Amino acid sequence: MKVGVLALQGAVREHIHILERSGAAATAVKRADQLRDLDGLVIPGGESTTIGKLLREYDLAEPIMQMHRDGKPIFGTCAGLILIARRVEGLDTPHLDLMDITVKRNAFGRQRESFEASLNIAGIADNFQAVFIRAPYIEEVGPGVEVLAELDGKIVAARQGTLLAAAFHPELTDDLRFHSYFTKMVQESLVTKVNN
Ligand SMILES: NC(=O)CC[C@H](N)C(=O)O
Repeated sequence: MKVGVLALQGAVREHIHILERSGAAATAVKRADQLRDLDGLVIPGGESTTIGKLLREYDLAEPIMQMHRDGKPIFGTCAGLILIARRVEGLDTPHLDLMDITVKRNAFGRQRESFEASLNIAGIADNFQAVFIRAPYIEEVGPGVEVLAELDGKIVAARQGTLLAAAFHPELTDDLRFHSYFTKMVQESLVTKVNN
């Protein structure tokens, strides 16, 4: 199982380490031709405006959308969640237009720029120590989206089929459970492919 981490900007190395500890072969990817060999992709946190601009500059948006159409799981964390969203508040055109969610950026306000909270995440953990850094949250989800976690009534993790999103940074803790959930999604997509 080979999982790529989009390495244009942001928390790349941390994702690679934790993916490897979760049983995947992980590699940093920067070019469209590297996407072809992958079974899944992580889009890390960082600055969504910068990553979005580089995505367009390097012609990566369409190949990533193709990965999704090919049934390969994609996991966006923090800025990555903003990048995969179909709707972002204040933005006319979404970046990758994949997941049926509406996202609000920097949504926890100035007092809470960065903080930790213990989350109950459906199917993953009931005590996940989550690190939030200038985090977005999900304001609205479409009918095919399963809400996995909320904090103060705000949606902070969700799944839609092969798409997974977290408003926080699971790569910054020592807890493998969120990444293991994703590598299991990748494993399941491979099994589905073999059976079809
Ligand atoms: N830690 C993060 O990824 C922050 C996301 C950032 N606030 C953005 O809008 O892109």
